[in-house]
Amino acid sequence: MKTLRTQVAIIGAGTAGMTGYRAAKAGGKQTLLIESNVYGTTCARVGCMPSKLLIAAADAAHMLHAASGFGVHAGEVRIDGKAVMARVRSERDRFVGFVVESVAAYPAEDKLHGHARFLGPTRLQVDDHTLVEAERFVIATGSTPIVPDEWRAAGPRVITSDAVFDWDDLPASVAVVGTGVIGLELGQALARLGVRVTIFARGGSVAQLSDPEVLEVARRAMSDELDVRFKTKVIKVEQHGDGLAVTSEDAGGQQRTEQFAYLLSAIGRRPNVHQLGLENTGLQRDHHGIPLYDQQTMQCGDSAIFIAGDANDERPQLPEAADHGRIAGDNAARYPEVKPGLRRTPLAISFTEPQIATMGASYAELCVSHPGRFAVGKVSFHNQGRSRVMLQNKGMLRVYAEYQSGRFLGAEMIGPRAENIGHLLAWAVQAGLPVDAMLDMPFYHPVVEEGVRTALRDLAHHLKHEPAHDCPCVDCTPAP
Ligand SMILES: Cc1cc2nc3c(=O)[nH]c(=O)nc-3n(C[C@H](O)[C@H](O)[C@H](O)COP(=O)(O)OP(=O)(O)OC[C@H]3O[C@@H](n4cnc5c(N)ncnc54)[C@H](O)[C@@H]3O)c2cc1C
Ligand SMILES: NC(=O)c1ccc[n+]([C@@H]2O[C@H](COP(=O)([O-])OP(=O)(O)OC[C@H]3O[C@@H](n4cnc5c(N)ncnc54)[C@H](O)[C@@H]3O)[C@@H](O)[C@H]2O)c1
Repeated sequence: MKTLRTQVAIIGAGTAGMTGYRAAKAGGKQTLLIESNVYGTTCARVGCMPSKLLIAAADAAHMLHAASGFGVHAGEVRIDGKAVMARVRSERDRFVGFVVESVAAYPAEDKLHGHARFLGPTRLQVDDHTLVEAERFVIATGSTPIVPDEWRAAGPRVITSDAVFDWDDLPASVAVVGTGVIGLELGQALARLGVRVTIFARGGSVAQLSDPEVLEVARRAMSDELDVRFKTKVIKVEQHGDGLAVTSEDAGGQQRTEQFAYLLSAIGRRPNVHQLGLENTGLQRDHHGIPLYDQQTMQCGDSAIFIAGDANDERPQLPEAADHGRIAGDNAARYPEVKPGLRRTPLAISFTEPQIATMGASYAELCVSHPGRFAVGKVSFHNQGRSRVMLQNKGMLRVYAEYQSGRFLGAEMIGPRAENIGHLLAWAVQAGLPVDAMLDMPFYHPVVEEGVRTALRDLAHHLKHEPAHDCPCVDCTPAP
């Protein structure tokens, strides 16, 4: 086995690892980037980009159906599954190609291929070929989709989102388990592309929402279009001919067995921290096995080990992976003189239709941090002018602000243009704007943002009428 010595070792060449590598190099340190799989990142290869490509095809199909609502009739709609998947894969490969080119430009001596595992706090073993001795480390190992063993036992038709982007045709049917972001984005896209889709939710959650009123509207919006079975557990998955027999049980104990070509497990992703030898580092870890770390510096305890991206499970999204990686790489180079990096206001967008966006503090978080001390304003998009014009008048926005200071704290929404409204409101939170100042901003006509103004006016009204109670929070019904 050969031994390599370096100042900084980065484990994982995804988004977090690549930004970490560049930051550590910019800090003047000799840096080694270790990757066990192919280059290209989860985001480009099997994440953000191919999923949005599939959704774009689904939107095109949906527009043809929706057009009849305007009196415009498209004739018979034909979906060519092979052509849909060919475009998804070829455009995806283009995005992956750009990432692979970036990595190819890194000096050969900065890259090592193989699975890294800590043997001690300053030592890694990579496969069975190399020992790496380093002064500082960045763990940027990403996450893996969860598939329960009892489902996996039913064979290769039980899949995760990774497999969807390798299809060369659309299947006849898919059972999707999970109403998180992945289950809803992919489930809706496949349904719009003519696949028979049933989405099973063991509870009542919808993507990242926590506000009970928005959740209720979201459940209705999803159920209006899709076969979503809330409060229905998948209790058995068995091989059946070429496909699967899926048995589910609803809240009333009613069982049902149905056949599907595939079962897509979308029940969450687990951070890749379990085959890393972390027990040999002396780091303190939480009950999920993730090292305790500082969210401003990404430093694990006071060690020379930093953790970034999906691996720390804080906000498993692409922009966060990039920010974490930059902070971790920069601080690995500076160690022991670490400094807080730029953390931004939380913003999460689900590319369902209607889109779902949450920004700033969530309703559930405010019930803990501001019990009885925050006001809520809202707007339904049902009668919102521009939304009705576009036939996209479904959804609700709820906005939150602090009594006394009037500071805008956050919002949750499902509705039209949520990806844009999400940015607008996240910027307002990060700028620390009070609601009055937001209402002084320009609003054009007729725009969906006028709905935001209605919600803010409602919020401003409630801010003036703080209830005369000290606690507990009267508006804090727990999210289901
Ligand atoms: C279907 C899907 C859709 C998504 N859509 C969006 C979206 O629209 N917007 C958004 O913001 N986010 C989205 N995400 C989330 C986003 O893709 C991830 O948050 C982000 O890619 C995580 O980056 P990362 O660098 O932490 O991990 P990764 O890119 O997964 O990189 C981790 C790397 O570490 C390597 N590795 C692991 N263990 C080891 C080891 N021991 N030794 C060496 N190498 C190792 C892995 O092979 C991998 O290459 C989506 C995710 C999925 C799955
Ligand atoms: N647009 C985006 O930004 C985007 C898109 C896709 C993924 N992502 C990221 O990927 C992460 C993972 O997505 P995800 O959808 O897999 O996870 P998730 O955590 O968002 O949702 C998992 C869902 O599965 C349910 N669930 C958990 N265990 C279950 C079980 N045993 N049986 C049935 N249901 C179960 C949960 O209640 C939840 O509804 C997200 O947190 C997100 O950050 C982001």
